[in-house]
Amino acid sequence: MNIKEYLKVYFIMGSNNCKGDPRVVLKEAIAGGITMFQFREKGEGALQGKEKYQLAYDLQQICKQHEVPFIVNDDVDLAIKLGADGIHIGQEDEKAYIVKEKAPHQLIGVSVHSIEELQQAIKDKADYVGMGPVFPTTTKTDTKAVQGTNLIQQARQQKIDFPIVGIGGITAENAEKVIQGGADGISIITAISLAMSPKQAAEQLLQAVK
Ligand SMILES: Cc1ncc(COP(=O)(O)OP(=O)(O)O)c(N)n1
Ligand SMILES: Cc1ncsc1CCOP(=O)(O)O
Ligand SMILES: [Mg+2]
Repeated sequence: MNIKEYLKVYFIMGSNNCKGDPRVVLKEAIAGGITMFQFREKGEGALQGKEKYQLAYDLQQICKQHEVPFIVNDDVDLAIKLGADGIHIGQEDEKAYIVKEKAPHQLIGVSVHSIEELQQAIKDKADYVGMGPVFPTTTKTDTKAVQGTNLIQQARQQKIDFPIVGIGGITAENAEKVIQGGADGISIITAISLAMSPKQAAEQLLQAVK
């Protein structure tokens, strides 16, 4: 499968994004059709050390069993130690070209908030970019301003045919707008992790982007 296909319904989760066992939530989300998964263990109550490693390992095994790519957020050492399929980094994290040198065979995702940052990510040999927040979100408190689909549209108007995933406040109701704006897929945390049925939520999101 090509990267744009993997980006379709890109689920992100850490232990503090769900009420129950994240392993159960991930299995349900996979049953609902998510196309890629990011382990993002940060914020209040985030696991550290051995506990963080064990959870990452368990979630990676679940992904492997179902052939869903497993991406690690921020923690380049953990991604390399686990042999993850990829690493996602932001503008405040390690530079993309350095991560690419350290992990040449892993997918590199970069968060961007302008056309300049997008062009830099492309130069740095990133494999995809995350753009957002598209809609208001309470899941991440230190985000840049909400931008709607403006930046995604701008990139496409400039004929930049690079894999883009939208992130921030995305639900089954507004997902279609993100795709219509030009994104290849959607990244979601709470619309799946806190859903009564993560399976059903993933199914609805997949339907919305098809
Ligand atoms: C797919 C995707 N897009 C954007 C982000 C945000 O990354 P970043 O800006 O580094 O913020 P944190 O997630 O690290 O808090 C992401 N994680 N995934
Ligand atoms: C990690 C991240 N980066 C930009 S917004 C966001 C949080 C997305 O979470 P949700 O899908 O619950 O709004
Ligand atoms: Mg980051």
